[in-house]
Amino acid sequence: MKITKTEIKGLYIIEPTVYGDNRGWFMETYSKKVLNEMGIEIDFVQDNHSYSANKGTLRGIHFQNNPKSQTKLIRCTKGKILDIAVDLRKGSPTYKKWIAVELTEENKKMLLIPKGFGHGFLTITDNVEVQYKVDEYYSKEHDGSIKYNDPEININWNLEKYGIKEPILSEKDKKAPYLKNSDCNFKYQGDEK
Ligand SMILES: Cc1cn([C@H]2C[C@H](O)[C@@H](COP(=O)(O)OP(=O)(O)O[C@H]3O[C@H](C)C(=O)[C@H](O)[C@H]3O)O2)c(=O)[nH]c1=O
Repeated sequence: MKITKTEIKGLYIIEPTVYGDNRGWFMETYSKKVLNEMGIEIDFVQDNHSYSANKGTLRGIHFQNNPKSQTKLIRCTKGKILDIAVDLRKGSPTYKKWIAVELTEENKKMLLIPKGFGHGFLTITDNVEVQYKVDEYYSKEHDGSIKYNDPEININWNLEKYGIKEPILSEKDKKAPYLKNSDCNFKYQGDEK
């Protein structure tokens, strides 16, 4: 398992070791021990799995407010997505900075996103499945969202590059506020690993 730091502290790209043979392949997709060896202590409590039928589906930008904020370990097990994580912790040296990574069935890459971040993804094929572990249970009361095209965050979703005119959004995401009008309550603590 290869863990690569990104330009945002605490946000990692994880590439599992894939053992191929005449039948196909095997890989470990999560190892508490490997993360602990990196000084990353996480107790995941819930696995999520979503299916998106059409290319151009955009889920996000979502977060769960404190005290129910979630660390997420995300992978795409069918199709391809552009995965986005954005630092929403007021006072962070990387506040509003975002990372975009293509996670695909083929590259088997995963993104480890710490608490205090917004998360979203754009499907760049039809029939996409995304699976992810979280370390805090779902809490509707703490569920928050930010408009995917918030000009203050200015995420490049590469819609033109992927041939997507308009993203497919849920009714909730269509009504999402900009960050400045949202109830996001994350504050940078300065002790993040
Ligand atoms: C997240 C979640 C949702 N739900 C229920 C609530 C709704 O009735 C239904 C769909 O929820 P939602 O529209 O929020 O699903 P997504 O748009 O895929 O949201 C997720 O997408 C982005 C990319 C994320 O990172 C979050 O994990 C999550 O917000 O599932 C649950 O029962 N448990 C859960 O953990």
